[in-house]
Amino acid sequence: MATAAGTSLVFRQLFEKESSTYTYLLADKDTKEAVLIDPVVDTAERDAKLVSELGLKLIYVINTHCHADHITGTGKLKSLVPGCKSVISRASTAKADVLLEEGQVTFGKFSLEVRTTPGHTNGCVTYVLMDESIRMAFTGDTLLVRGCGRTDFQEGNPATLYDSVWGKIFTLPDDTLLFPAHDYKGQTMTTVGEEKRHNPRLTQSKDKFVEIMNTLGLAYPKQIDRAVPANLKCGLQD
Ligand SMILES: N[C@@H](CCC(=O)N[C@@H](CSS)C(=O)NCC(=O)O)C(=O)O
Ligand SMILES: [Fe+2]
Repeated sequence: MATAAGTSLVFRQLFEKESSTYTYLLADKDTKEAVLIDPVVDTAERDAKLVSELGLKLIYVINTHCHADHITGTGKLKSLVPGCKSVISRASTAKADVLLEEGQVTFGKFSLEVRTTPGHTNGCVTYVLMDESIRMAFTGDTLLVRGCGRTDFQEGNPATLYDSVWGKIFTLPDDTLLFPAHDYKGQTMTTVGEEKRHNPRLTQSKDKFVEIMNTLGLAYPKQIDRAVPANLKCGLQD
């Protein structure tokens, strides 16, 4: 989907293959104002080039949370595209130009509603775009396609994550398109209705969900020791 039918929304889903991260470019075709969600340092130049080729004006570089598996492209994009501002939640404890609580991030005639969705980390948020012809949400690592973010490091808490998903994401209309920060199986997107029916973790009771999450036994992300400290300051390393 390059452009949402019936609106002036420009939309691109971009992929960084080492960390299997999705970066999203959204823009208003009329005003040219654009935002990037969850850019990766390794693909920041690609993203800046696309913004330029499309004739867009990047105003915000936004993170869904302080990532543990890759270094964010926020700092690099700020130097590649002077004037754009970094954005993250205040609860992430990361530095940025704009620190969000609840509220909105506006580009052109579009707004992303900020919904706090802690559980994978304390500072995780989901960005919801409610346009007249399309509903979409960017869930970061809170909700993945048929999965969810792990809860065994940073300030992870499975019961909190369960409440965030059921209270802040599954309360959106069933046809809301959901876009995660990662996928490890080649899946690109899902919907609220699909995940309410088929997510193997979130369709369980809260107690069962907590048990599943506490026994996942995943290996720690390879880059965690350098990624988290760097991402607390826009991905800039010492
Ligand atoms: N192997 C990767 C890390 C994979 C991983 O842990 N992914 C996270 C999201 S990035 S913090 C996750 O929450 N996964 C949930 C799951 O069920 O897989 C690496 O070494 O970087
Ligand atoms: Fe994460």
